[in-house]
Amino acid sequence: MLVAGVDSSTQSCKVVIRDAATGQLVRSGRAPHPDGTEVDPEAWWLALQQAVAAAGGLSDVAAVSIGGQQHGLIALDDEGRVIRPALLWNDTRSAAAARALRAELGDAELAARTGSVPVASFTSTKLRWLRDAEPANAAKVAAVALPHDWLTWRLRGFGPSNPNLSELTTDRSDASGTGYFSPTTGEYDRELLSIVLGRPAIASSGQVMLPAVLAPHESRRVAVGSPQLALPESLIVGAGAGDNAAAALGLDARPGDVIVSIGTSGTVFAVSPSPIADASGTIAGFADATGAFLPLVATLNAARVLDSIAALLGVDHATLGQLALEADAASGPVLVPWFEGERTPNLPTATATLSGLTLASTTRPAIARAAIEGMLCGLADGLDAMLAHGLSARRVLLIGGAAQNPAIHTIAAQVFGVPITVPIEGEYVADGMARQAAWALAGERPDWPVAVTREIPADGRPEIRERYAQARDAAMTAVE
Ligand SMILES: Nc1ncnc2c1ncn2[C@@H]1O[C@H](COP(=O)(O)OP(=O)(O)O)[C@@H](O)[C@H]1O
Ligand SMILES: O=C(CO)[C@@H](O)[C@H](O)COP(=O)(O)O
Repeated sequence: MLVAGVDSSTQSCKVVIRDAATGQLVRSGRAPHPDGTEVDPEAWWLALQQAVAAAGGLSDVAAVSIGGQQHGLIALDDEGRVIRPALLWNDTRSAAAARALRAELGDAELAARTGSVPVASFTSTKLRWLRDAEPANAAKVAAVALPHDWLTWRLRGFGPSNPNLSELTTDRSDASGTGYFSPTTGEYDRELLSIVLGRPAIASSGQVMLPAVLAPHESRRVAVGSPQLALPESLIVGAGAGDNAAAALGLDARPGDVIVSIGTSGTVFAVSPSPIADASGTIAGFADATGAFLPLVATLNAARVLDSIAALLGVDHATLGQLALEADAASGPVLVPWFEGERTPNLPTATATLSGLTLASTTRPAIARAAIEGMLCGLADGLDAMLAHGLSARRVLLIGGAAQNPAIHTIAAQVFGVPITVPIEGEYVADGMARQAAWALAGERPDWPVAVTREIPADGRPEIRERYAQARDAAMTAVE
């Protein structure tokens, strides 16, 4: 029996087809997404179809689950039509709306009710932005879906031609990133949603349909099957998950494992048996995809920092890494990589700074190393926050597009100061969804092995963190 996992992430859609019993990879495919922080979800639906075709189709697959980038706002009208292009997690236009919601309710109250203090990334702040900036569109909102919810709904054959909004489904991990859901109770906070929208979201007249929250591995069978995809009639479609929770499932992560994902976003997260509600806003207290919790710190600036500096130096990723390893640790300039503003710390209008330039230190190797050190230090600050909340870090598992760069491995061991484990190159978000699909099929969590390609011992260099902290604090002062 074969199962499929999908990762509809920021830059692309990835599909893996695996053996349900062994987890062996059988086929895979991918397709690009448009760039930008505001995207027509139809582009994601098209990319999913293209990635499925590239993976050989789903006609011989028994179950599928779709994971995706978190937080994106897909607003649907009562005919199941998308009202306006989706706002993605990395769109910062709702920063003022986030500040307003925090002022109205207080950070402690928001953290207690939802596990997190909302920032521009969160769906709730995007809905509040919609209320204020596009009231005519806000008035049309009949349902709100996240990217993975909406793609699951489309895969099952729903959409403008079959607009059954009550068939929208989600899971607790992605719901916990909306800002109007409690990861501890597993219930939506509709009172909070009404405050966000500025209209009753519970009265029948103002009913806003929110996706049904399925148990992590609960499944729904295909309704009619989408005309664009040849699907077996008996296809089981799993609940899906937010991408980071899916990755944790894909890695079979357990307490003591800290996962650092270096994709478009940078994330530091761990599986916790108990919830975390951080009123400082540094840690998002999400739910995971197995019934536990997923405390997480996210940065806006991750793999694209390296893309940008590699382009500046006119080199590819491999050469960027080689250059970086030619420079000594903490020997050159310091890059605070807030190119797109920053989410953690919450500085949506910040810009990047490069300091400590001297004639001797302004070399290609030093600039390359500064890019990797700065990007990783932003994530290490997040790890510090997690440890301060009692989480343990026996090891860091590195995943995401940039995780296959050997220089990242070496410098991560110096920056994080804990052993680094590099799983074999793969799509762990999609793998987690394939694992969930197998779980839905068999009724028990599969124990597929996770292969490791490299283990690097801890090699802490505190001077890297110390120099970064000075530059970061100076940059924060300049922004605030
Ligand atoms: N060897 C590498 N070194 C550094 N960055 C890389 C490497 N390979 C891919 N990337 C970068 O990783 C990013 C894609 O990672 P991915 O995890 O697929 O992103 P997302 O899931 O956010 O769409 C791109 O910015 C790409 O340029
Ligand atoms: O906002 C978050 C987590 O809170 C991001 O992790 C998004 O979920 C996007 O993930 P990638 O596309 O970078 O994988």
